[in-house]
Amino acid sequence: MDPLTFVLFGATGDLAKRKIFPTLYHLFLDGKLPASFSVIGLGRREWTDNVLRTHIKESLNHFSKRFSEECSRMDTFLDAIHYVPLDVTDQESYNHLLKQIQKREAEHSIPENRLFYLSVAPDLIDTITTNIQKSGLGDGKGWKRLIIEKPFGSDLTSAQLLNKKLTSAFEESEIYRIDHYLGKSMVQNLEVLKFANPIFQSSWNPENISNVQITASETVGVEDRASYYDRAGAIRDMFQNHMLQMLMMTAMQVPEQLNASSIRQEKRKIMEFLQPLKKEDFNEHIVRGQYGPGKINGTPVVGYREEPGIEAVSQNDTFIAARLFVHYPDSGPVPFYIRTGKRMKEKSTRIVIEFKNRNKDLYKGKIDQAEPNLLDIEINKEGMSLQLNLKNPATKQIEPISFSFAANAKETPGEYELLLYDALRGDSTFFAHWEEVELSWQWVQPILEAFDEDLLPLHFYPSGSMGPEAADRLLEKDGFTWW
Ligand SMILES: NC(=O)C1=CN([C@@H]2O[C@H](COP(=O)(O)OP(=O)(O)OC[C@H]3O[C@@H](n4cnc5c(N)ncnc54)[C@H](OP(=O)(O)O)[C@@H]3O)[C@@H](O)[C@H]2O)C=CC1
Ligand SMILES: O=C1O[C@H](COP(=O)(O)O)[C@@H](O)[C@H](O)[C@H]1O
Repeated sequence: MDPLTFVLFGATGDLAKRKIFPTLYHLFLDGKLPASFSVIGLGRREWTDNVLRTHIKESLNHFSKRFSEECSRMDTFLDAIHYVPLDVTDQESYNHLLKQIQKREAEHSIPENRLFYLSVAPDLIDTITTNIQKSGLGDGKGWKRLIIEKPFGSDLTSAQLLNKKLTSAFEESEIYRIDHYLGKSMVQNLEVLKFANPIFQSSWNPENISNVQITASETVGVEDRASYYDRAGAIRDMFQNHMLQMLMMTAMQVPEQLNASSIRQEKRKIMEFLQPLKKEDFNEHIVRGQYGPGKINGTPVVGYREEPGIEAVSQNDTFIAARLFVHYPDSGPVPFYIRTGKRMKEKSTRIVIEFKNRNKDLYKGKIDQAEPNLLDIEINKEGMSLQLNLKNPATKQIEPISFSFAANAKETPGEYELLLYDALRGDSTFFAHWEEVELSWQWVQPILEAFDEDLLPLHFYPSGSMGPEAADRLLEKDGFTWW
């Protein structure tokens, strides 16, 4: 891996504390950072190198399972980290920053490879990339890369505008848009599952799949993010990005090669195959919901409108379910049912693939009463099961049996570890390409407008349930139920 400088905007913030520093530390411990590297942390606070290093130690203590006071390598890790106070709106400060970066590069013989991680509010992104460009920070002799966090825009127009600004300072190939669901090991494994197993090569296709269901349910409510969440809703917070990314990964067809450009091309095709919704059909395809009071694991919780910072008349969606059709050009459409929401019964992210049963006539009266073949992929629990039918010799009945696999979660690197390691190596496979992002916003945009215009009813669901009953009816009309 190339030696590099990791320039972290927002080093004093929450994400840096909870995810970025623990991730860098784990990569360091695992020998996944280059032999020479320098980390420059930035924020407005008047911190020094030592204040940042103490802060990092505290954050590792809280957020890293691998933290130990005695770790002899901790000092080597911390020695590579420096702090530069900088207000991102002050163009002059970037000249000072450049000098600091160059000083470390010279001291540690690091070529001018610079990775800029923008862990700041989205409205600062444009200012920062413009200033990186103007100050010459991005004009080194090595490579430059930019990592940005979600949200990427709040609708189609704002996303396009943001992208236009970004691409005036960075090439698309230099931009790494984080969608942390693409860092989940089971999401990354979808490609291997589909294309490296002959059993699925012949069955994971429109001819043999009856429907796909993707559920991301959470037990938490709005937490302390009222001002953001009440404007975003489940549709922007989860659906436009994480849910559609999972759909693309599940639905994509075999890529020409196993590289970023081929895989992203196949993902983009899926967004193009997705049947656009017409406003008059929304009720057949979309359910928006909001949690009311209820119980989570036996504990009473308030409804969304009673949450601190939320208006008593808020129409915001804390749940969304959708019925979508992927129209593969050479075969028929495959229905996808997607739902995500807060304050639901359990924390779970699952992709369930239901296979068609072609031998119903042969097993008339027997197999149609049995469960269908299901491939159930547990994203957060890092496991999966395959449900098949077998005859019980005692009862002579056909009964479902299940083969399951569970990964050793302790051994699986976290999402940020997988993603950051890829970005350090220049592998953008599991980052969202602009075309995917734009097509996702394009698909979602009419729904955003329908929500704004109140064209869709808001269904209330009790906290602790699996969402509004209307979401069940989305599938029932096609003869299916949520698994
Ligand atoms: N926190 C999380 O779990 C997640 C966050 N994200 C995204 O990551 C990004 C960062 O989030 P988070 O860490 O929570 O935000 P915080 O508000 O905790 O941190 C913001 C950071 O930005 C810095 N900052 C703000 N204004 C300026 C300025 N004018 N000049 C220089 N630095 C500035 C702050 O430094 P200082 O205060 O020292 O000025 C601070 O380090 C956001 O885009 C968010 O949506 C995405 C997923 C999860
Ligand atoms: O991006 C987000 O994701 C989390 C859920 O992520 P998970 O990895 O715990 O499944 C969600 O709670 C949050 O609202 C959203 O912004």
